[in-house]
Amino acid sequence: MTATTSSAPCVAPYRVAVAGASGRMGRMLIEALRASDDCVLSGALDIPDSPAIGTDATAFLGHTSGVTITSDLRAGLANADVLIDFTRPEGTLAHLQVCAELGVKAVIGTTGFTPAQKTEITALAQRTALVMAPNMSVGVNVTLKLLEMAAKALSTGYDIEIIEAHHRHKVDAPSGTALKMGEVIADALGRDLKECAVYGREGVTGERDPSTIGFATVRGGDIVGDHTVLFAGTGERIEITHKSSSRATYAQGSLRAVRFLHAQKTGMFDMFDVLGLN
Ligand SMILES: NC(=O)C1=CN([C@@H]2O[C@H](COP(=O)(O)OP(=O)(O)OC[C@H]3O[C@@H](n4cnc5c(N)ncnc54)[C@H](OP(=O)(O)O)[C@@H]3O)[C@@H](O)[C@H]2O)C=CC1
Ligand SMILES: O=C(O)C1=N[C@H](C(=O)O)C[C@H](O)C1
Repeated sequence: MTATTSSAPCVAPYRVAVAGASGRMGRMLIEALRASDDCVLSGALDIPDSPAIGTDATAFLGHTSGVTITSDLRAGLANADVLIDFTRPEGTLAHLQVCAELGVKAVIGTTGFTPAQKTEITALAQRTALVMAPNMSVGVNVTLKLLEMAAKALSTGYDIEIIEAHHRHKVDAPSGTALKMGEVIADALGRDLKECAVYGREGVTGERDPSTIGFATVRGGDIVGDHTVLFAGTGERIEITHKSSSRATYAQGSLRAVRFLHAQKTGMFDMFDVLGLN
């Protein structure tokens, strides 16, 4: 992605604010920051009616950080170089508006954005530097590269289906990662995912159209995040699977994105940029 390089990059320790501080990813990020040598928690945000407002951000770890969880965006971002945001699309958009005003960079892990919301985020990247990816894990991003190669090599004679499974609390479907996998495969095949995606099947569907990419979603229990892409041919099938067993992998990827951002002033980046996979 194109970007400008800052004339005065921040220096470690990088000061990081966390949005959705009491959420599953928020807590994982706060734990990772506490263990980090070069990143430090500088602010913690949550929604106004969250029971966590006014409490210490590391209380859940039995520790006092001196950072109080607030719903005041300007107060929460005041001392931050970078915001890490794993919340909901409408929350992320509101946070990014203030980041752009204050010159705070952001790592965006939230999924479920509409195309219009993505356009809004791209426009905000002209005012500050952003890393956005539906999956921050190294493994998933390497898997995306494998899928690109597999799709090109299996472009005819193989039906492509993407199956994902997540915990019972997940609110968006298919997962952002599954959609990204679909985009990568569609691009590799010269197809438009908007035209060829099939989201679930029911009733008399007719025979499978070979140009489609199918999606299937499973929700249950505490599954952290499983993704399988099936290339089903005649007489054989290939399955490429990634399974997350801990959210720590998303948190560590997010801290790599924070370090990457220190040299950027504006621009829109993804985990391929962060990991040098482009
Ligand atoms: N890119 C990646 O690698 C990953 C992405 N994700 C994505 O991150 C997001 C969060 O996931 P997860 O941590 O499991 O979710 P949680 O529901 O556990 O946490 C979300 C947090 O955001 C808060 N929140 C809810 N609505 C808003 C809002 N409108 N504005 C600001 N904050 C809000 C919640 O507050 P409250 O609890 O009070 O409602 C909570 O603190 C999802 O979109 C998920 O798909 C998840 C894992 C990895
Ligand atoms: O909500 C989750 O938990 C996850 N969401 C991301 C997605 O939608 O792809 C990433 C990961 O799979 C976990």
